[in-house]
Amino acid sequence: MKVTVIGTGYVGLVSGACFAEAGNKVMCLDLDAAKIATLNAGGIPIHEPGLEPMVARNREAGRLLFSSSYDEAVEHGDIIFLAVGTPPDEDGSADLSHILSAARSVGQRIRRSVVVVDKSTVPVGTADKVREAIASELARRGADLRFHVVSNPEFLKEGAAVNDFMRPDRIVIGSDDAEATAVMRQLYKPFNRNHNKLIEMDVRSAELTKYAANAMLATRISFMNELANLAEDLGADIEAVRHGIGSDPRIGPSFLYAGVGYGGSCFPKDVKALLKTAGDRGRRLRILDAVEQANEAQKSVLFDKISAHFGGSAGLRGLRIALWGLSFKPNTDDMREAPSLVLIGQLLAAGCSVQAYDPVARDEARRILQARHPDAFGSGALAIVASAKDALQDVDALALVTEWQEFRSPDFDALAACLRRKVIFDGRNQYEPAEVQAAGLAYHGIGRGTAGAAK
Ligand SMILES: NC(=O)c1ccc[n+]([C@@H]2O[C@H](COP(=O)([O-])OP(=O)(O)OC[C@H]3O[C@@H](n4cnc5c(N)ncnc54)[C@H](O)[C@@H]3O)[C@@H](O)[C@H]2O)c1
Ligand SMILES: O=c1ccn([C@@H]2O[C@H](COP(=O)(O)OP(=O)(O)O[C@H]3O[C@H](CO)[C@@H](O)[C@H](O)[C@H]3O)[C@@H](O)[C@H]2O)c(=O)[nH]1
Repeated sequence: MKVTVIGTGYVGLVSGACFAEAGNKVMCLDLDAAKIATLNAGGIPIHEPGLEPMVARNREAGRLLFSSSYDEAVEHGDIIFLAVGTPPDEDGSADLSHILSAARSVGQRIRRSVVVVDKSTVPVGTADKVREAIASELARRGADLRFHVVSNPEFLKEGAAVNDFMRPDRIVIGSDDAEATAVMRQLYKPFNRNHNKLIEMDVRSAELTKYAANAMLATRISFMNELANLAEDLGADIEAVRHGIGSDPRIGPSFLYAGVGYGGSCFPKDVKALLKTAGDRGRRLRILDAVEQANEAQKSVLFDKISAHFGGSAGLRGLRIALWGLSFKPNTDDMREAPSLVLIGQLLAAGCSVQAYDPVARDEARRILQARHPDAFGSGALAIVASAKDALQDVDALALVTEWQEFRSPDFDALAACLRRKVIFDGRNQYEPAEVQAAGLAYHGIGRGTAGAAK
């Protein structure tokens, strides 16, 4: 089939590559000419495991094309995916300007019947707006063409995006037209070989399903983070509690990991957008309100532990802290809403200096942090270094923020020799408190009340 994907961010690029891998002829379009130039030159603008060889393979086979010309891209596809960003507006609502602009660009150019697919995460009712945008451009041109707008939300996770797309848990198709549904079924056949992963529903339900999924997952995380904080007060270990409840199939083991709060380009913005959607209808989502508040508070928990350990603001001034992990989660260079940014801001404001390392997000982190803390870079209060070991040179303590594989099993004796003040703050509960303590280091995790009791 001939597929056009508009927007080559995480979702657009992964979708385009995977559709090409399945044998379709795909053209990906982006307004960002530099991104398209990188892709056409064989580069890849994001870090996503497995994506680079897949893009190269399909580009070389002529199945995956990149363009910054709307004329070319709209002419190409019988199915046109809209996968542009829907960032939060100032009031928390999803900013639809990119998707509606893309829809107008399609409406200005289509010359035959097409299926337009909302792949971006968009509030309920957006498919109607996309339909109107296209229809009004057609009317302006005096063109009488049939087209359908389908909602096909994406559930991939960064860092595991290729696998999530190629072997999805489910494929949600929201459509009000049988013909358009049949086209989508055909397109997704190769991704749905052995099991029936297709879930067909009406457009509005599909749009809401995407927000419901992210809101549910964010709720689990905030719930566990709040329980973790309570576990500390009670001398209990949240890791044991997680095992204890996760084995109940009604609860399940996933997304129960306490930490420094959820970040990324999706949960924070989608929780806000759903709250705004409800608020616009005069409805309060009390649980989701609390989920968001708990997450905001959780981003400060590691700083509070560091501060408490060193006896408050006077004790913090002049300390040098090693920070491991900058991206919002492992296996991505995405820094959007990364909890590391909050911790770094707090440490600098308290008069600490920070020496940070991340396996892949260093350039992106430097770009963001240089804009936020230009003086700190200039004065040497903030440095982004080239290795985990370099981060440990001449520091007082270590804070682990993102659980990259390479931080999994450090040599604690070597760490004890490096860290002047002999303490680790583990924001992702990666380490066994007893093992850390056996090396002569103090240990602070999230919700490890028994570790505190043992000290
Ligand atoms: N990142 C994820 O893991 C993920 C997963 C599922 C769903 N989503 C949703 O998918 C959508 C895209 O997310 P993303 O992270 O890929 O976004 P992104 O910000 O990484 O990329 C969006 C791309 O769209 C391009 N763009 C913007 N306006 C355009 C226009 N009018 N025409 C052509 N290109 C345009 C931008 O230049 C950019 O390259 C969002 O709605 C997001 O919520 C994201
Ligand atoms: O038990 C957990 C699981 C995750 N997180 C944090 O939650 C955030 C989001 O993680 P994850 O969901 O793995 O990453 P995303 O790539 O943001 O993916 C989410 O957001 C996407 C965009 O909507 C959806 O498509 C995915 O299904 C959904 O998992 C990260 O900061 C994680 O550290 C925790 O704190 N504890």
